Amino acid sequence: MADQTPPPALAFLLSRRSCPAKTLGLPVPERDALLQLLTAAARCPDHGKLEPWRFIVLENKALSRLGELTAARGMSLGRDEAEITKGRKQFDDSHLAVAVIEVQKDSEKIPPIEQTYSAGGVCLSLLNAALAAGWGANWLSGWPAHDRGFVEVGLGLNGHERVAGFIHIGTPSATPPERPRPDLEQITTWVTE
Ligand SMILES: Cc1cc2nc3c(=O)[nH]c(=O)nc-3n(C[C@H](O)[C@H](O)[C@H](O)COP(=O)(O)O)c2cc1C
Repeated sequence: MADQTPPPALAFLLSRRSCPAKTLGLPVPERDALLQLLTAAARCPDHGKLEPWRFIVLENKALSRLGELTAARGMSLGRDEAEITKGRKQFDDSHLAVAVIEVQKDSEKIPPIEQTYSAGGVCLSLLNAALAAGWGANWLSGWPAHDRGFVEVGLGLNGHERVAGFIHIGTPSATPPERPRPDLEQITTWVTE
């Protein structure tokens, strides 16, 4: 029988898993190491080479500021205490996060949805690059990611930009639990003719 052992890159993809953000602590990657992860993330399928994304690296003080802003925005929006606490927790707990920003570009050829897909691809590539490098990482959004007041004041986004994801990166304090994975029989159709 042929050797079924997957090559290392495929073995990684077959076993990769996120680490809950609350388990991510210090150390976090230094700038050079993070730049390499961002380089890997930006090597992403992108129809028309529009580069419809950019990165905002959030270090400690910025994360604290965003935690405070989440509380202020939550209160002005009339959100309850539990929602505010949950919304700010990702910033309060984190030591390093990258906001992946979808930047919609004008194009006659490439539909906006394809630019959105590409931004999602960048998020997964960054997550996987961090995991492959031995860090723990988690892709989060939460209500602040979708609140225009928060993203415009807190991250300086323009009208044609939105948050595709906050990728938190750090050293995991615990092995992440496995979670059920899709049943391939249920989601795969083989078309033979
Ligand atoms: C766009 C997007 C946003 C997410 N936002 C959150 C979130 O705000 N809170 C949360 O607990 N999980 C969120 N998740 C799920 C986490 O990333 C979760 O840890 C992940 O699905 C685990 O998958 P993995 O182990 O295959 O990497 C989000 C996932 C995606 C794709």
